[in-house]
This record gives sequence, C-alpha cells and structure tokens, in this order.
Amino acid sequence: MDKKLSDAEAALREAALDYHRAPVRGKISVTPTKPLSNQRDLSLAYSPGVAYACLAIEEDPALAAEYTSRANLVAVVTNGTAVLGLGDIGPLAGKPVMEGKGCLFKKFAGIDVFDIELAERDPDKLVDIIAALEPTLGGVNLEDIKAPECFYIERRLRERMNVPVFHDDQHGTAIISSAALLNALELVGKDIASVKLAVSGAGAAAIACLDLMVDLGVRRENVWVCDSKGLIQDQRADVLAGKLDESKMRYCQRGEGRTLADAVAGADVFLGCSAAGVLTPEMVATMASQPVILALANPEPEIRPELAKAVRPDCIIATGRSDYPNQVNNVLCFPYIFRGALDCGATKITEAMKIACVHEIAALAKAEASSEVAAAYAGKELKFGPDYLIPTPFDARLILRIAPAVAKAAAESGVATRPIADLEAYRQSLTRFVYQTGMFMRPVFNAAKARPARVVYAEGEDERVLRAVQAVLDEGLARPVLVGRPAVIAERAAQAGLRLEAGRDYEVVDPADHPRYDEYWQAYHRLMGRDGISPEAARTTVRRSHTLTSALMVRRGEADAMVCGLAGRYDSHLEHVRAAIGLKPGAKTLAAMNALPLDSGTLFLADTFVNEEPSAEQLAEIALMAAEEVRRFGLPPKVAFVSHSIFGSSARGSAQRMRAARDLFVKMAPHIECDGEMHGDAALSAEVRARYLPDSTLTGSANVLVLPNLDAANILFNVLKMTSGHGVTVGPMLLGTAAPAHILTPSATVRRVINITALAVAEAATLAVVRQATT
Ligand SMILES: NC(=O)C1=CN([C@@H]2O[C@H](COP(=O)(O)OP(=O)(O)OC[C@H]3O[C@@H](n4cnc5c(N)ncnc54)[C@H](OP(=O)(O)O)[C@@H]3O)[C@@H](O)[C@H]2O)C=CC1
Ligand SMILES: CC(=O)C(=O)O
Ligand SMILES: [Mg+2]
Repeated sequence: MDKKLSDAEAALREAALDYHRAPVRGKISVTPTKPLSNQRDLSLAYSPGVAYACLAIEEDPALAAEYTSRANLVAVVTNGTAVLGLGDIGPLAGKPVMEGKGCLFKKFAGIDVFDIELAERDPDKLVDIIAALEPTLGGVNLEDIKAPECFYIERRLRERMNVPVFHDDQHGTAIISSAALLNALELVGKDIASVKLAVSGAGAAAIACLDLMVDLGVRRENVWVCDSKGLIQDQRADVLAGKLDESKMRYCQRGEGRTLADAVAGADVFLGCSAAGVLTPEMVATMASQPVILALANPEPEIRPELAKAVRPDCIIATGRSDYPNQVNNVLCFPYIFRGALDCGATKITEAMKIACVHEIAALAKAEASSEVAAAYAGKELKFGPDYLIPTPFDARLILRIAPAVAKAAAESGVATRPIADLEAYRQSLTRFVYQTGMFMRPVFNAAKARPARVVYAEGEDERVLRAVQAVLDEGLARPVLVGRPAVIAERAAQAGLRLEAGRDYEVVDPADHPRYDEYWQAYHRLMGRDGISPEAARTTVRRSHTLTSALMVRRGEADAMVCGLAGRYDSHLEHVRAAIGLKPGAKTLAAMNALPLDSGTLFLADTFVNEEPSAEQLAEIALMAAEEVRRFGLPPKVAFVSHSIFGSSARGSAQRMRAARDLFVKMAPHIECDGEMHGDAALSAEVRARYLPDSTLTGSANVLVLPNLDAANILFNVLKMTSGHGVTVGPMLLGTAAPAHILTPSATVRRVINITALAVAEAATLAVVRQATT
C-alpha cells in the first residue's frame, strides 16, 4: 500500500485489520449442531450409528437433505481473479472477501458457507473441481472470478450440476442494479425503452447487468459500453481482428466515438462496474437531464456522489458503498435468492427467479418503511425518492419477500424438487431469521449518528474510555466530554497512539479546577440538603466524585448523556445518578438490563443490577421499561416472566409474584406480547411452552427475560456471558432515568463503552424529540 492514507482511511484500515484479527482470527468457524457429550451421542453421531444415515442416503440420495446439513450449505468459490475492484490479487488474498460473504449468508439468511479459494486459472479445470464438490453442497456461489472466463465457467457448471450455481458478481449485481434502474427511471419519468446507457466496464458485473436490463426493456442499440481500452465499437483493432469475446461483441456499437467521455455525452444513465474514479465531473456535466448514475465499483466508485452532485444537482446516484444513500450491493440479493432456492430444493436459478427478485426489491423501496427499518435508519428519510431508490441491507423485509417469491418462481419454472405448498406459512417461518442478524447494534448506531449528542465520561482518564472516544469520533456518534486531569488525559491518549486533541476532539472538565464547582456543589446540596448532606459534605463529594460531577452536568443541561462505572462499585455510582438525575416522569423505579447477542437471537435480561427483590409492581414496570428499550434496537419485544414455576405449577411466593407481575404488565401494555410465569426453557421455546399451555399469549421465542430477583438476573447474565454470545454483551443499560445515564462495570471493554455511548446518544435524541414536541 503505497498510497498515503488520510487519517480517516488509516483509522478504518486499523479498525478493519483489528476486526479480522481479534478476538479470534478470521470471521467464520464451523460449529457442531448436535450434542456430543457422552458415549451414546458418540455412537449416534459417529460409528456405528452414522452408518444408518449413510445407508439411507445410498438407497435414496434425496435423504441427504434430511440427514446432513447439505441442503443448507453453500460454497462461496473463487480463484481470486477479480476480487472486488482490487483486481487479480489471487485466491489467498481474496479469502477475507469470501469469509465475509460467508458471514453475510449466515447472518442475513441462516445459510452455512464453506469458503473455497482455488489456486486454479484454467476454466475447464475449475469446472471439474467445482462440479466434483456436488455431493458436499446445496448450492454454489461463484465469486470474484473475472470475465470472460466466468461466463463459460458458470454455464458449464449449470449444465453439469444439479444444485443452484449463481455467479453473484453477475446476477446479484444485475438484480439490484436493475431494481435501482427501474425505480430511478420511474422517479425521473423516463421510458426504459428510450433511455441511452453509457457503461464503464464490460466484465462479469457489467455484462450481466446489461443482459438483465435488456430483458427488462432497455434497447441494445441504446447501450454504449467501454472497457479498459475504450469504447467498444466496430472500428476498434480487436473488433476488426475478431479477437473480442462474444460477451462484449453483443454490445459492440457502430460509430465514431472512442472514449468513455464520448459515450457519456447525452446519456440518461451511467452504469459503472469497472474501476475507481473513471467518471469525471466534466463527463457528468454532459449527461442528459436528470441523469441516473450507478457507480458500482468497490470499494471506491467510478465517481463519488458529492462530485457528481456538484456538477449535476439533478442527478440520482447510487454506489456500492454503505456510507452513502442508495447502496447498490449484491448483499441485498444473494442471501435471500439462495434461501428461497435451497428451501424448495431448486436445481437451478432461472431467469424467472431473478426477475422475481428485481420486482420484489423495486417494490420494497416503494412500500412504507416498517417500524424496524425506520428504527434502524432513524433520522434518515426512508421514503421512496432520489436518496432511497432501493431498500437498505438491514431491511428485515428483504428475506420475507424475496425468498418466497424465489421459491414460487422456482416452482413455476419447474426446478423446485421440494415445492413449497403453503407460501404464507413459509413466509411466517422466515421471521426466525429476521431478528438474529447479530448486527443488532446497527439501529442504535444509526440513530446516534443522525443526532450526535454531548456525552460526558466520568472516567475520562481511563484508557478504555479514550480508545472508545476515538472510535466514537471516527464514527461521528457523539461530542465527548471527559472528566479528569487534562494533562493525564492528553498523555494517556498519546501513549495509546490516539489522534485525540483537547478542544478540537473533546472537552475536558477538571474536577480539581472547575470554574463552575461552586454552582455544582450548591446544586447538589439543594438536592440532598434534607437527606443528611451538609454544605461541607456536598463540597467534598462533588470534588471527589467524577460520577456526581457528570450527573450534575447532565442535570444542568451541560451534557446530554453520561457514561460511568469503569471503576468502583455499581451502587455508589447509582446513588449519585439517582440523586442528581433522578427518575423520568411517571417512573417509580430504576432498573438495569443487559443484552447478549446469541446465535439464536439477542436476549435481554432484567434487572441485573438495581432491585434486590422487586415487587410484582416493580417487575411489571421493569418489564415495560425493558420492552421500550428493546424497540430501540428495531426488535419487537417479547417478554417472559421467568421463574422456577410454570403457569401455576408452584404456589411459592416468588412464583406468585411473577404471575402477578405478568397480569399487571398485560394491563399496562396490552399491545406487547408477554406471558409467565414460566421456566427459562419455555420462554425460549414455543414447543416446550405448548406442553404446559397450548394457548400461551407469547409466540415464538421471548427476547426479554424478566427475572424474579437481582441474584437470578445477575448470575444468569454472567453465566451466559461466559458460555455463549462470543463474550460480546451490551450494557448494563440503566432504565428509568430522567436523562440518559449508564453505569458500566469495571470489566467493561472498549467495545462496550462504544456501544453504550451509541445507546446513550440514541436515547438523548429521542428525549430531544419528545421535549421539542411538548414545548
Ligand atoms: N456493487 C456491487 O454489488 C458490485 C460491484 N462490483 C464491482 O464492479 C467492478 C468489476 O467487477 P467484475 O465485473 O466482477 O470484474 P471483471 O474483472 O470481470 O471486470 C472488470 C471490467 O472493468 C473493466 N475496467 C477495468 N479498468 C477500467 C477502466 N479504467 N475503465 C473502463 N473499464 C475498466 C475491465 O476492462 P477489460 O475487459 O478491458 O479488462 C473489465 O471489463 C469491481 O469494482 C467490483 O467491485 C462487482 C460486483 C458487485
Ligand atoms: C460486492 C461484490 O461482490 C464485489 O464488489 O465484487
Ligand atoms: Mg464480488
């Protein structure tokens, strides 16, 4: 990497390398799905029991879908010849991309992936190798294999293999960009049959996009394509010599033009699947009115949106990047087209299945944003328009709409070996994937970024806080205020190699030399004078407690939110927060909740830190606060009051308390799904629950567990943290305060500080909106 990186690029590079390296190397692993803990399990999983599964499959190969994980297993295969827009960097260097696709398949659609990087360039040999993998696989996703070989390889594999073969760079890109094109043309009121397209790139992605766009109505004679040698036209030497690949010849034009600039002049649409920066602002200036620009090269597009908009404010532009509106990226398609194809046992992916995806994606952008999507992209205008041409990758409805449409089209195309009879029931069953994306902090981050707030950190000298503050600034999440000694903060930041500069990046409040110290202790004394705190005690406490200083700042409106608790006892922080910030209007109690992102979905546990033996009334209130907080993550809360008892099986006091809490909660929040009291397993499994009570008022798996007391909640949280969830947790989140205030624990990691900051800022944004509405 010779290029000098900007600070932001250097920070991204460092964060990305760290992400790939730690806490474990790489991004995916293979996990057994069956228990293997005793001799009997061993005899079932392996010899002798396994032989029965083998023999059954020998007799009926279709049973491989029953007795193995094949039907849910896709190979992401590359030879590394066209990795993103990085080019021919080889199969080993391409591995992070393939692992990444594996993560996306799993997170977005529950599909298992083997990433397979092959050191083979010969197309026929590649075909032989991949075809020989058929017994292993439910499908093949070809990735980053360059044109023109990719066309031949895919065609041969489709002929030879009886499982779906899909070159994502071709068809995934074609599907999304066609959906974006249809919607953009609708917005500018142009007819697809008469628009002129200028295209940069004539490789896998570009040619497939064009083929699909032509199927959708673009006229071939209106398409002008450039590759790395310029405009493809009949006077070019390679054309005259008959050396141009057939895939390019399909788009060869007759005419005088030579360059991309010639092609772009007067074009209604630019499609780029080529290389960074090839479309200049000067070229954009020559395009027709209201030009549509799909600049899809990754990671750097053919032109950045701000450059295009500077010369043509009337343009509609999409890129492959997530940091601009209109991300045209094949991730909107490949997890879901495979989900639908695998679930109906499709042997191929047909044109009808692809077209079904195009129409579902285009239609989804025009459907009203669901509450989950609105939460995920809080602060952004998600109404169909120039900046919202296609759905966002975190739109939970993608799987719900695309997979059934694909399965239906597969059946109609005659390629479904297990056609799905009840598509509505199938659609319902897909909701299980929606809320387990594992990216569950995303809505909170988006809400925070939309309205960054001032966050005061009580432990401003702590290196974890400083590292978190750097990330918070890089992400544009908050304006940090650090409580601590300015010199110590500056020195520790420098030692940690951070780019923080006092004044520019953060504000410091030095408790030993604070101009508003008198106002602070007097404010504290006014609050606590009748609770045994003398003026002298108020002076000393404010001087000593950074948490109290932070809480007073929030109370006085000098900060919007606070984070503390990285050192010292939870309860002493809580005491200061309670005194200075207090309860929000209508609240009677504070409570703490922790979130654990598990493979099966995110689980929220309450009350993990505050109320030792909550009453039924308190438990109901805790449940309500917890449910409201869960919505912030874009998740519909499902509350279970858990106990040693299930639906009246025990008459002990704690069981009765949980039952009463459930009844109170139903009255307080009839719109929120809940039930109880119930065992922990019943909370997570409708099947277990149904054994006791078939008409439970809870469906599926609960995501909010309200526990009977502090011990139970805290112990369960810590055990789960250590045994699952990859050690990642969010919280404790303090619920019920008049302004956002969160008390972490001494074991908090940098990531936890960042996450809680995002949450505090998102909460502050909501509070600001509520205040605005009520004043
Ligand atoms: N946003 C998205 O979802 C996706 C984006 N892409 C992006 O599209 C790009 C191409 O990928 P892919 O089709 O798989 O790769 P290929 O290697 O198959 O094709 C690359 C094409 O770009 C052309 N090209 C390279 N440099 C230039 C240039 N300076 N001017 C004009 N054309 C040029 C090549 O020309 P020649 O034929 O003469 O070599 C070739 O036709 C990459 O940047 C990739 O990241 C790809 C898939 C999905
Ligand atoms: C997104 C993708 O597949 C690519 O850029 O190659
Ligand atoms: Mg790719």
